[in-house]
Amino acid sequence: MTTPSFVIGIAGGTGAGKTTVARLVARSAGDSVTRIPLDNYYEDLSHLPVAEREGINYDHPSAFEWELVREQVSSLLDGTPIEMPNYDFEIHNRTDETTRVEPTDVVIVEGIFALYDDAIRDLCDLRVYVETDADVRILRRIERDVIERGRDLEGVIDQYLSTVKPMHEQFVEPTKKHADIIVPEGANSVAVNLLEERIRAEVTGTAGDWTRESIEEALGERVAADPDG
Ligand SMILES: Nc1ncnc2c1ncn2[C@@H]1O[C@H](COP(=O)(O)OP(=O)(O)O)[C@@H](O)[C@H]1O
Ligand SMILES: O=c1ccn([C@@H]2O[C@H](COP(=O)(O)O)[C@@H](O)[C@H]2O)c(=O)[nH]1
Repeated sequence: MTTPSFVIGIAGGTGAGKTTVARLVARSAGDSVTRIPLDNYYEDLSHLPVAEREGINYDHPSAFEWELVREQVSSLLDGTPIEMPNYDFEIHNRTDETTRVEPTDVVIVEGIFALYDDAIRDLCDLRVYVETDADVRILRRIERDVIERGRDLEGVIDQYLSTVKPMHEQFVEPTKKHADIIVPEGANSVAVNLLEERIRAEVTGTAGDWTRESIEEALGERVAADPDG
């Protein structure tokens, strides 16, 4: 394993296709990639009854335990395994189990706020924002929440209008400006192939960042010096 790992942050609104993109790009690299879903890092709400947990705003940044996210992603980058929390959407809480995650060459941090926190964003080498129209996202979410997350149609619509939509506009969408790459629609084969290619280059050690020298070599001409460098 190479240390430090190559970290990819994949953000975007609910239903945009973040998990799908992360799973597709991770699939091709097998054991070299670890996926860290930020959903696992919602604050532990065991002290609240289920009825109260249903009323929480899960689309505000304060719903997440950021200290733990920072600590665990940093541990992986230091080469130390972590015990990642598991989350159960049906009961709006963490489960009692954790998953042991070993450090790998590539770490994918994925979630609505993957590009929100300054410290996590700084740890990312590649920042991706998955952008899908709001009407498509809500249709996908209705289907998923009803089939997989034990919700009813009325509840999904109420939650969407009261918190999901306004929080998306206030906190999630503005993080798009931090992205290196914007992926339209979610499972977009061109974008997924490019990300796979980049991961392969990282894992095989053939990736490289542009330097002034390599730009000059590629263009065959002198380029201006970086005022910061
Ligand atoms: N390009 C696409 N076309 C159609 N459906 C898609 C596409 N990308 C993702 N999906 C579907 O959209 C739904 C939500 O995707 P998911 O990855 O869970 O979103 P997110 O993690 O952003 O909430 C899933 O059912 C997934 O299969
Ligand atoms: O207990 C919970 C925790 C989260 N949510 C909703 O999940 C989405 C984020 O997950 P995606 O996979 O990106 O859609 C977020 O919009 C929360 O509203 C929940 O309903 N209950």
